[in-house]
Parts: sequence; structure tokens; C-alpha cells
Amino acid sequence: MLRRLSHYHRGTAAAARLSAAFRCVSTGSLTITEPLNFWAGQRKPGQKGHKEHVYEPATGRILCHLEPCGAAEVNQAVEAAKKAFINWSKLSGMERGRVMIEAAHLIEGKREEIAEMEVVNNGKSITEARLDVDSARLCIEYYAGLASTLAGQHVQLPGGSFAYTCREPLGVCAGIGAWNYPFQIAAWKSAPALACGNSMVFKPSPVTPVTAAMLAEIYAKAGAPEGLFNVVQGGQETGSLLCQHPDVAKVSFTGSVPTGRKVLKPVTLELGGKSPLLIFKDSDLENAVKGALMANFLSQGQVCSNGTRVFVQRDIFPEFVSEVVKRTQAIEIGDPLLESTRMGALVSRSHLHKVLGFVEQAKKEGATVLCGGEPFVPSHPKLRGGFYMTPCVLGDCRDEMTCVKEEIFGPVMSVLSFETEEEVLRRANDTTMGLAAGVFTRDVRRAHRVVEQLKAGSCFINNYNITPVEVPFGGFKTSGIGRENGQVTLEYYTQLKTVYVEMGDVENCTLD
Ligand SMILES: NC(=O)c1ccc[n+]([C@@H]2O[C@H](COP(=O)([O-])OP(=O)(O)OC[C@H]3O[C@@H](n4cnc5c(N)ncnc54)[C@H](O)[C@@H]3O)[C@@H](O)[C@H]2O)c1
Ligand SMILES: C[N+](C)(C)CCCC=O
Repeated sequence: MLRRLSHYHRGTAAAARLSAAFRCVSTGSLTITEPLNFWAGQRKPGQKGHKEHVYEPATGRILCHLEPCGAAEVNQAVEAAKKAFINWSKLSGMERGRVMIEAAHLIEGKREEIAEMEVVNNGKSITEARLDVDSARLCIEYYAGLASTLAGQHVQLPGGSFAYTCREPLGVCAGIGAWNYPFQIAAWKSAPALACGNSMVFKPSPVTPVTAAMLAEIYAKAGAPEGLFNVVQGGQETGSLLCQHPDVAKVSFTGSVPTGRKVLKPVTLELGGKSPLLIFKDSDLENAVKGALMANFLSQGQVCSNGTRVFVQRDIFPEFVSEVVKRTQAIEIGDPLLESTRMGALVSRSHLHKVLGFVEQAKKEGATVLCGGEPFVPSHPKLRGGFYMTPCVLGDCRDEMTCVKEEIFGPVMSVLSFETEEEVLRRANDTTMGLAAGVFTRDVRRAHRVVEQLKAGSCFINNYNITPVEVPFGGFKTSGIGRENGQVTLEYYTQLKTVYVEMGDVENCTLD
């Protein structure tokens, strides 16, 4: 079961002996030395003389150095992708699907290794990281299957003539990722793009650059042509160079609303949210409480679709809040590589301070901290420099407070009470964002009536934050454009060509 991790070395022999049974990596012991850029089938250095620190959130120590790509490197990556596109786009869907299925198998075999790297670079718990790797693999499998189903329409016309349409790939697609689901986002973007015959240059967040390069190696090992999936590292400058590159046909972007607004081109925008979760008095309380925790504390609360405005019907408000607070206080915070950990570290020191700042602001505006909202220092000395906080539930919230209006992107839940369905729908929809929404009720008619009126792209009834790859995911209003996952995404990575076929003679109206 013990596997060697190529490209990575552990700090000490003791660490290499592994802290937990069968663990390949132990927190605080890994240093990554390999370059993190990848194009034309190989890992590559970035701009000469440029280096940025990448941290391990669980300990606060430096994990590796990122060499950002400038114009020259972005050009090389795009050139590699252009070359790969020529042959890849000519393969049948079945042939493309075969390579992708092999990539999915490789991911399955490396599940633990990838999950551990995600934990070390992102700070989320190993339990969640494994599920993210599974979601990435399933997404690649799913689109591998759909690759051979891409088809157009046949339109019969008078006189035996006809027209047909077919779906053609766009060319080189750019993928830009956020830091909360680094490996999963890289897969969710690359799988539909490659299945449709495109190639991709992907730029992960500079905070979490590690696992996208692993995905690039996996595709290459699976038989993808050199340059099919490339990774350029860097921040705003690299992202902007990539998005504005004249040979990039489409951008699929996951990140915040302000950055999304800067990206122009045919785009898929997967942006932030401030989603509502509506809990009616006839809900199964146990499930509603679990749903609220799922909606707020996965990935240390760093989930775009989180239902952070929890509206609870007044009759069950006290009981619900007391149960939510009790369960929140019981969440095990600590070393993200330990099986027992349910909440790891936030992604960076600056982000931790930002989230804690939101809690302070909430207090100033009159909210009551019902639990959490404090920096947390784990007992193990090696974790003392890590970026931890206790998950927070805020009471006495009002709709106009900053904590209720703005995306916090951390483990902070605001609870609000309501009286009527009409009132809660008005308040739930009173936001410029519209990524997700949820409703808990035993009344099936109410559930559908409410969901029909919720202005959100991804709605959940009696659960929350469940995203099977077969189902489209994305937002309304400023939360995004386009969708990820599901069959519909194929439309966002292809263009429709119409061909008219004359079966008779040309009737030329310009001649008599
Ligand atoms: N809707 C979704 O599916 C989804 C999923 C995950 C995260 N998110 C959102 O992402 C945000 C958190 O991620 P973040 O802090 O990394 O977001 P961010 O907007 O700061 O950065 C996202 C990516 O954009 C890059 N970037 C920055 N400036 C750019 C520019 N001018 N041109 C091109 N790229 C540029 C960054 O380097 C990074 O890779 C939250 O708002 C969260 O809700 C949305
Ligand atoms: C629903 N998941 C699986 C938590 C992923 C959502 C992606 C957004 O941050």
C-alpha cells in the first residue's frame, strides 16, 4: 500500500516512516521541488528569476516555490495546445474517450496520493480531499462516455435537399481555477473541453498550484498527445495574459465576481455566491441541521455554493439553533491529514484574517457570536503556525448586515428567522448573486413551489452541496455564465456548424 511519491521528498526519515498507518505524507514534512508548470508533455520552469512562496496551510511553512509564467511561457503553452488540437480534434469521440478513461483509471490508482497533495496544499481534511478526487475522476469518466455521443441534427428540405448541423470544437480553451477545489476544478474544466476535441491551457490559483500539474502528468501518461492539457502557473498577470491571448478561443473561469468581470471572451464564469437555505417548520430537524452544516462547513466554509444565509421558520428557530451550535462546536478541527479531522486549515494566513475580520464586523453591526469565530491553535507544535479558526454561527442577524450580504468564503453561518413563505422568498432572492439555494420541508408541494421561485442556478431540496457530475452546476445573476457538468456543458465547448446541401440545380435569381 505504501507508494513512493515521485517529485516530492519528505523532510526527515522519521516523517517518511509515516505518522498514520499507510500514510504517504505526514503534515509538515513534505517539500516539493519539481517545477509546477507543464506544457508540451513536460514539467517546465517559469520566468527566470521569479519565485513565489507556496504555503502549507496546516503548518504555515513554505511547501514549495512557484515560478510564474510571463508572456513567453504562456505563448509556449498555447503553441503546444494549438499543435495538440490539430490531431486531437480529428479523432473520433470514441478514441478521445479511450484516453480519458485511461486517465480516470490512473486517478483511481493515485487517489490517496492526489488527495494527500490536495490536503498539504489546500488545508482541507483528507476525508473531503478524497471525495474531491473521486468527483474529478467521475467527471472525466462521464465526459469520456459522452465524447462519442456528440451529434448534430439532420434537417430535411424540399426537393431532396437537406441541411445538417454538427458540433465542432472551439480550439485552445483556457481554464482558470480558484483555490478551494484545485484538482476537482481542473478536472471539471478539462474533461468536457477535451471530450469535445479541444485542447486546454489551465492556470490554477497561485495559492494551490500543486495538483493541476499532477493532472497534466496523468493525462500525458494516459496517452494524451503532447500539449493537450497544459498548466501555466501564476496570478493575475498570467491569468490575464492567457485570457487575452489571441489564440485562446474560450475561457472557463472559476473565481470571484470582481475577477470574473475582468475576463472577456466567450466564457464560462463560475463565480461566488451568498446562497440562502430555507428551513421550514415541518422539516425533519435532524436532516435540516445536518444540511445546514453541509451548507456551511465543508472545506472550512470555502465553497462557492455554500448556503450561508440560513433562514429558519420562527416556530423551530430556538431548537434548530441550539442543535446547530451544539454540532458546530463538536466539529473536530486540526491536522487535515488525520482521519478524525473534520475541519482543517483555511487556505492562507491573509484569508484567515479576512474571514475573522468579517466576524468582527458582524459583532460591530449587532450580530451575536453563538459559537466559534476565533483563531484556533491546535495542540501539536508543528501545527501552531497553521491557519485555523473555529467554525462560527452568528445569531441576531439582519438582512442588511455585511455578514448576510457579502460572500465571506469561510466557516461562518448566519442564522435568520422568518414567518411566512412569501416573506422568506423575498428575502432569499434579495441579492445580486444567485449561485445556489436550498429548502428543507416535508411538504413536497411547498418544496417545488419554493424552488420554482428561488432565483438560483443550483437548487437543493432536503439536502445541500451535492453535485453529481451528471447534473449541471452553475449560477444565475452575477454568480456566473454557463454551466459545468452534465450534458449541457458540451454545448459550451463546441460551436454549432450548419451545412446546407443542395441536391438539385442552382436556381440563380440574378440570371434570367
Ligand atoms: N461558482 C463556482 O463554481 C465556484 C467554485 C469555486 C470557487 N468559486 C469562487 O471563487 C472565489 C474564491 O477563489 P479565488 O479567491 O481564487 O478567486 P479570484 O477571483 O481571486 O481568483 C480566481 C483565479 O483567477 C485568477 N485571476 C486573477 N486575476 C485575473 C485576471 N485579471 N485575469 C484572469 N485570471 C485572473 C487568479 O489567479 C485565480 O487563478 C469565491 O468567490 C468562490 O465563491 C466559485
Ligand atoms: C459542491 N461541491 C462539491 C462542494 C463543490 C462546489 C464547487 C464550488 O466551490
